[in-house]
Amino acid sequence: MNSVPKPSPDLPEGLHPDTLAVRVTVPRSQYGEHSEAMYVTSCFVQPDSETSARRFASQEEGYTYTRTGNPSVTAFERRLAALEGAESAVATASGMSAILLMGMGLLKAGDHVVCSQSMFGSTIKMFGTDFAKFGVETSFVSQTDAAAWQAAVKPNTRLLFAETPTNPLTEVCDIAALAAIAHEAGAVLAVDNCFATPVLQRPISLGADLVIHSGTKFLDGQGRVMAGAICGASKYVDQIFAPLIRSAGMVLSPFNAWVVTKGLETLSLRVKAQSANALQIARWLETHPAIERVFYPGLPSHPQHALAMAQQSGTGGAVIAFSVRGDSPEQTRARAFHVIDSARVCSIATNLGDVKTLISHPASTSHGRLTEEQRQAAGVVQGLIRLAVGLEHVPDIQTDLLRGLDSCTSIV
Ligand SMILES: N[C@@H](CCOC(=O)CCC(=O)O)C(=O)O
Repeated sequence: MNSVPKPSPDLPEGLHPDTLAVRVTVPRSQYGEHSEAMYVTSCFVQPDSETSARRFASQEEGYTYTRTGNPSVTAFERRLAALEGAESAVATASGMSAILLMGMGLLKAGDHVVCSQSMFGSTIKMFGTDFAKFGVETSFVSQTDAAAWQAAVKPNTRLLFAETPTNPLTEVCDIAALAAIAHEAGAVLAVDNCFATPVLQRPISLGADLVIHSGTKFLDGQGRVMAGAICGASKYVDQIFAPLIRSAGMVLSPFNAWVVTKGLETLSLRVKAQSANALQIARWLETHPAIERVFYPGLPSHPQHALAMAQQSGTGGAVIAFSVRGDSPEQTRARAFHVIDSARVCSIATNLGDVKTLISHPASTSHGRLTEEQRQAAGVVQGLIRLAVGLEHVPDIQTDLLRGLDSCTSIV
């Protein structure tokens, strides 16, 4: 952010991301605390009025007011930027507020956006409805068809936006191919890296300009706080988004920033372990007769398996979607509800990236606000279940799922 110091860490160049995840921070206070301090304060006492005036005018480094910057928030921004290989990051109150900030900063009436038709429901709604109110037009295309992205580009296209893998179907797009399309059109490519995290995938290294995060998911990892961020080049983050959030105000609270900063320290361990659990569970789900289809990039049956393996460090991530068999939307919905409601270990909760396994029904939760037509386009059918795999012992999760799977076909 423009009014806060950019602390230069005493760290050598060339450190591994696992080292950056625990070592990138802000300078210690005068007390020399080892763990990051939590600066729970709304404003900062100034040494004198002249200094205060210079700091408020961004002519001098120094914290003034938490909406314009806070050391706990800076620690999170610096650490996440390091992990994403970005020049800079700006933290926001949630993932959705990161997307809102990006749209406010990049788009104006008359601009055009291309994005996938199969993403988180509120993201589809924001592009299709909320930004449309301000005169921004969005074309929704097939996530996996680069030619469709190319064909949708217009002279006024300013932004290509993709989740990869998508929520909940785990569809994968080719980040490098979309970056080439965006840059040829003079547009920006933003990638929501929520499902993969920088542990598995670094979109900027593949040509993306911006990376969007919901820190509420894997970055926190223990279901405690809401958080979000935009990572990218300083010309976007420091020159556009940081001054804008100073006015717009959807900043991350210092407490939430501190929690998610500490979450980043275990991100690599958690994501790798949860992904390994997910692969085992996905393979096993494919063998169950009540299941119609399993969507998981780590399975050879996934249509973009090869791309996912190349783009996501050889792993499928920790989120699986699967659909139950049935003859009608009503029947498959009832069967999906039965599987979900039979769980006694998995939590019926709409979130992901938690160390506790979460089970949800996307059509009525994360994608519940979409129109039926939008839901169909997103592939979110009534029989679909999302499993965000945690750190439990895998056989316990399998037993939990079997409670409902073995009996769901008796629902007619
Ligand atoms: N992206 C998350 C967030 C889930 O939150 C919701 O679905 C809230 C409902 C809404 O935004 O309208 C996930 O997919 O779990």
